[in-house]
Amino acid sequence: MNVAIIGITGYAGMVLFGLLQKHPGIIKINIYQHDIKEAVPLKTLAPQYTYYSKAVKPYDSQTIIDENDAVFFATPAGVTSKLAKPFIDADFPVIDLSGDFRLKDPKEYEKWYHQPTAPQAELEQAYYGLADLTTNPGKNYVANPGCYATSVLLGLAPLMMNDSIDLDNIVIDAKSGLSGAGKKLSDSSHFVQANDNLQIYKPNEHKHIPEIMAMLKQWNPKVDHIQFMTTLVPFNRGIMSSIYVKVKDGVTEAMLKDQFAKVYKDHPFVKVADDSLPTVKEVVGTNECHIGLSYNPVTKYLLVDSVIDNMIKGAAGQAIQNFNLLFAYDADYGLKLTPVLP
Ligand SMILES: NC(=O)C1=CN([C@@H]2O[C@H](COP(=O)(O)OP(=O)(O)OC[C@H]3O[C@@H](n4cnc5c(N)ncnc54)[C@H](OP(=O)(O)O)[C@@H]3O)[C@@H](O)[C@H]2O)C=CC1
Ligand SMILES: CC(=O)N[C@@H](CCC(=O)OP(=O)(O)O)C(=O)O
Repeated sequence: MNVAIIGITGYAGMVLFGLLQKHPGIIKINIYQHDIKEAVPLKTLAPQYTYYSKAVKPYDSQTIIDENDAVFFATPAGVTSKLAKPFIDADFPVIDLSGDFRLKDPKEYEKWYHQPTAPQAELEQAYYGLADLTTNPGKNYVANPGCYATSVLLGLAPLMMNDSIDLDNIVIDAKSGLSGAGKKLSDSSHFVQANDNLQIYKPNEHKHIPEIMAMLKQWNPKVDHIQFMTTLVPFNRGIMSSIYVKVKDGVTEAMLKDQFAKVYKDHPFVKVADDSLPTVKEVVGTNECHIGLSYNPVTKYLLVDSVIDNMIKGAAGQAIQNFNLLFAYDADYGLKLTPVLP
């Protein structure tokens, strides 16, 4: 199978490229770039590819369709909303790592992303691919979930499905390493500002809130809101979502543990710790989500500690998981990974 990557110079694109090279089902990876007029060696686009002789071709949708079986867009929000149409018209498989097709309602997209949406008819062709817990209804356009959203949704799913918490009291304190912000420099990601520091950003207005809400509502339609905060932490990769929920009367710690165990029984990429809380380091470099639980019998609050590698489980790895699902490859093709330790 031949696959295309758009966005190879970006953080998610380069991780995707690395993982796809080890995917047993892939014969050729073709790379296309949006602002070149003729083919150039990959090494001319970014210094990390100095020793690669591979060629990169100019972006052209018809060429991509002709030369490949699927395309991965590792591009910023606002790109696929403009470029998706020819692929959707041709029912050509797309794995879109951006947020452009995650929300079904165009008004919601414009509210949270502050830019024009893709047309509604195109949005309807897309499927929100939370790869561990959802089943593709047969759509060829996969909207890969956001990184924070992935860690939060996997942490909350068993509780929502079992209606075991007070839905008015879901408080999420999510923390991410800097690679989550992509390669573009900003005031908050500047070394001097980010290093030795903690920065809360986008309080109550993070764009992952609506995609989290949409999925939570599918599991439990009674849920109406979450309290969601994001903090920038000075390490490269990793997300820890500390989720605080008030447990309903009559629900015991043993019942909670059992709910998590049952939901993730057949999901090898999601691991629930028996009696410890996971750290970010143990998942960095892998496609895994590790979850730990800590119940306080005095307050009846449960802490769900959910950690992922934002670049793999939160982006490129989950994109490959979705690709494997779409083409019926083994779940771990391209994803047999071990953490980067120490
Ligand atoms: N980083 C992360 O942890 C996660 C990222 N994502 C999503 O994945 C996508 C990529 O993220 P990330 O790699 O961090 O972003 P980067 O900013 O690091 O990279 C973006 C890439 O998109 C390319 N690009 C920019 N504009 C265009 C355009 N108009 N047409 C085609 N390509 C374009 C850039 O190429 P060039 O510089 O050559 O223009 C670059 O290769 C984003 O939508 C992001 O939100 C999702 C989950 C987690
Ligand atoms: C640390 C950091 O800045 N993280 C990014 C989220 C990365 C991600 O998942 O992005 P998309 O939803 O755009 O795909 C942010 O908060 O916007």
